[in-house]
Amino acid sequence: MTVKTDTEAAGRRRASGTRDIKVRAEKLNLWYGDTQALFDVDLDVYAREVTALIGPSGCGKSSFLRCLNRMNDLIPSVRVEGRVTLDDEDIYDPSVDVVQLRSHVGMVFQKPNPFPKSIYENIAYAPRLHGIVNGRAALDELVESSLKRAGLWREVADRLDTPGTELSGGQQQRLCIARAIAVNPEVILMDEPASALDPLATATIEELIDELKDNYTIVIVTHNLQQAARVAGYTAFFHMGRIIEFNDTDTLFTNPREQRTEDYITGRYG
Ligand SMILES: Nc1ncnc2c1ncn2[C@@H]1O[C@H](COP(=O)(O)OP(=O)(O)OP(=O)(O)O)[C@@H](O)[C@H]1O
Repeated sequence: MTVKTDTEAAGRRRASGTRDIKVRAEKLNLWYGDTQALFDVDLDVYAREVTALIGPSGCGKSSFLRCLNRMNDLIPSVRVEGRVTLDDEDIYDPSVDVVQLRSHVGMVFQKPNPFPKSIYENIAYAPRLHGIVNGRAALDELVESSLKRAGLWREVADRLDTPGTELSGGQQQRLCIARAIAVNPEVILMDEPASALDPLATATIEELIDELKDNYTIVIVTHNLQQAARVAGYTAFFHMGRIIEFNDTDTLFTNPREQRTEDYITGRYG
């Protein structure tokens, strides 16, 4: 798929104000076999912002996130209806190259999942596969810049040949973020990226997310409401497969429109 440039996208500002919409979901419905998990979900994800998806367990946050780079295609029983656009292009159009799409919309998972290869190879593998760089010097540079952007370079510069799996959990997660960054995505999806980490490693990941938002559009699923409040400019509250409320994070947390949102953020259920 050809992904349009930011300048083109800027021409398509919507009624929501002056924000550019990077990803838009419209009337998205999803079934696992006969069981419907998402119901008419509409969401605008703004460019170069962090959008948090919150809600009680099983409400469909991860299912929704996986629709944004067609990861659900890998689950045979899944059926998706509705539209998801990236810069106004329908990512479910039959002409879309899904591998290409996933290089534009990268993903970081709950459990750090480095390849059982060296730190260097974890970063270099996909850019080499996609032909993003040619030659060892360019690849070295890309590995270094990706690790720098993920805040890991100083910790690993002298041991790029050691296995990624030997790093600490927090370092492994930053390695996975560096790996996602290396193919130059525009959007990064994060599914509870810090939930397996200790508070210090979590704080490092949150600082990193804050830095990354200057260059990337980030959608993050989190159970941690404080984390959503700390990192996200916008938050969507999901309940039973629907978006109940979407707003800027401050408003959603301090002045929710819906009783169900208030009940959730004040800990009455979830
Ligand atoms: N691979 C799958 N096959 C069948 N049903 C699934 C699958 N993945 C999720 N579901 C179901 O879809 C619904 C939404 O699940 P999902 O994981 O998207 O929710 P979630 O809000 O991310 O939950 P959690 O916060 O616990 O991770 C749940 O009822 C779940 O059981």
